Amino acid sequence: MERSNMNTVATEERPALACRSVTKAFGGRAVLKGVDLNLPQGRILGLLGKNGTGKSTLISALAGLEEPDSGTISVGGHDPYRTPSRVFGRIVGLAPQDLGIYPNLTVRDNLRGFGGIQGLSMRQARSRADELIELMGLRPQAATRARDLSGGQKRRLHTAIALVHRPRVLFLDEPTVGADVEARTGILAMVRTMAEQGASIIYTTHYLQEIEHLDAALAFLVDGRISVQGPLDEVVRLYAKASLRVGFVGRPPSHVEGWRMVDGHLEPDHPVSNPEREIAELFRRPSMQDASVNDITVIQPDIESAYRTIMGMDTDDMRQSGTGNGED
Ligand SMILES: Nc1ncnc2c1ncn2[C@@H]1O[C@H](COP(=O)(O)OP(=O)(O)OP(=O)(O)O)[C@@H](O)[C@H]1O
Repeated sequence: MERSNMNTVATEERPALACRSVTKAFGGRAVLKGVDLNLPQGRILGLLGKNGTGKSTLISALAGLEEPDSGTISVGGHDPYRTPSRVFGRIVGLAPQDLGIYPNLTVRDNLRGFGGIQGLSMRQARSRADELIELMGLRPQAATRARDLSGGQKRRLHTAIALVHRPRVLFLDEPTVGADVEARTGILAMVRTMAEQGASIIYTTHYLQEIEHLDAALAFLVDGRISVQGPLDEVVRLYAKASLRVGFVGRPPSHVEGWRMVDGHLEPDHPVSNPEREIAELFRRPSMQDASVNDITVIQPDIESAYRTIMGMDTDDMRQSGTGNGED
């Protein structure tokens, strides 16, 4: 797949979700400027973008909550704004960023209650609640009131509620924010299971490692449009760059042409295709003769590097935003 046609995921399947030329402005400020997106059935799509680029706005538009100003949306073959909400609500599941749980009900009763709201019989709701409690690792908390759960446990319950009715299309907006390692592992396992069972999932996150874990396809929202969409390995192949960091004992060399100092480390100021050759050439420089090297790090061409390229960020921007290392 070449860069020119990266904007569509190649698939022969009928997409579970498709939108074309979706626009949305708030108070005259355009947030979505013509979004095109395809989500094949049974696939996970990681929707990535900087803070405030409109990922949640797009999810709200796709999930039928906030009608776009223009454009077309089809979810499970339905237009969200021309389909009775009772029908559309059965097709989609949504876990927005803000928690939506009943604080006075137990974990089990939250799940049973939402199951009932979504049209499950009492028996189905009981059995589905038990299944999700197991899947999310919430068995010890099954009889705990939601308000007494930890933040990560609340997040797990909130996510489980979105899938109680086994929706065909699932929107998960930063489901692992505030989740500890155990909660995060539970949520990711559950997302994979849902996809294996045929659900199509749009998943937003600022933790890029999660996208690798989910083996999700990627869509990058940049300046109101999807700038790149494609499978993870293709995105990495086309956009990721290797790099190097060289640390010193004592004073680093004052100037090395083609390299720059970042946080006391020397980094190439250009894309690196062959790290070993770059290092060999660096050590031949006269300015390196008096320097004492402490460590050399080869930065692999990975999703973080691809993100940096697509977002037009350099290493310094990346450190400031915290994106990519899961620390934001
Ligand atoms: N109802 C609204 N009224 C006015 N402005 C809004 C509304 N909803 C969103 N916005 C604005 O639209 C822009 C995009 O917000 P959105 O929450 O969609 O971004 P995001 O990509 O999900 O951000 P983050 O990664 O921080 O969650 C922001 O500038 C936000 O302030």
